[in-house]
Amino acid sequence: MWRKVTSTSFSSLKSSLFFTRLHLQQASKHNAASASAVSRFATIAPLQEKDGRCPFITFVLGGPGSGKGTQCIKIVETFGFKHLSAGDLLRREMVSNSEYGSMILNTIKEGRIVPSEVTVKLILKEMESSDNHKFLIDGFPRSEENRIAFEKISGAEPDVVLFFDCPEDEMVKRVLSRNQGRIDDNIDTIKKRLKVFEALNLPVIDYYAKKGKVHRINAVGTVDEIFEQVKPVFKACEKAFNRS
Ligand SMILES: Nc1ncnc2c1ncn2[C@@H]1O[C@H](COP(=O)(O)OP(=O)(O)OP(=O)(O)O)[C@@H](O)[C@H]1O
Ligand SMILES: Nc1ccn([C@H]2C[C@H](O)[C@@H](COP(=O)(O)O)O2)c(=O)n1
Ligand SMILES: [Mg+2]
Repeated sequence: MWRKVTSTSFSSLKSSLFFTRLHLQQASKHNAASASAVSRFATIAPLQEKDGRCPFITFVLGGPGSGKGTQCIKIVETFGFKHLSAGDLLRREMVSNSEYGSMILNTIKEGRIVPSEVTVKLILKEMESSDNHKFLIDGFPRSEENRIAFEKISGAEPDVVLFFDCPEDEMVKRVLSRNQGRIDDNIDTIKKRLKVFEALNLPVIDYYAKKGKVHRINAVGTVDEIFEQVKPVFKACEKAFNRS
């Protein structure tokens, strides 16, 4: 159903030994929530084919400020994907008088991860209502809880996982000069987001790397130089875009 794509080598992913006891405790506490989150999704339907074509799903991962959103714009222009940024969907939900508004605001301010129940629902709603069947899901899954919830509820796995690998000092520099008025673009929240990235998101990347789905992109360089690494990943998949 969901086809595996060839991966590039993946040398710089930090090994599981990297994680401190604290990180492991955070991760295990977070995963414990996944079973109950999934059970609350009984009313959301799994993803369906569109015009006889299977959804083609790309997860776009990397630390805060690694350039995910910037590269997604270029991928959309060149390959015609629908871009769904989990962070943007949550920010939109936050300002829409939603019952989850204050919870999302506090979670983002603290650099933590919103429960999958909320995020997966927002993503699947957008996927279902889109005419497109090729999706870039940016900044998701951020945790094993996110990943498990998405796979169980949608019945789908990603075809491709892009990992923008960027040194921390570069990510901090970029986020602090982003200047888009985001409540989480300050040094205190960035430090927390970086810790959460290591503790909760690297295990997701590790999981998909073991399945051969991760394409590591060196996220240092100009936007165009980085896109030159991204292009061949999708060129190699063009046949799979329209499979039924
Ligand atoms: N290759 C690059 N070189 C220098 N600056 C960059 C590069 N790519 C993106 N930027 C800038 O860095 C900032 C962060 O980029 P972007 O918003 O794409 O990151 P992100 O991974 O989506 O971050 P977040 O997870 O916080 O949403 C932006 O101001 C963007 O213009
Ligand atoms: N799967 C996700 C994605 C995002 N969030 C929250 C927490 C993030 O720090 C914030 C901003 O996301 P970004 O725009 O940096 O991708 O949104 C989350 O809880 N779960
Ligand atoms: Mg972004």
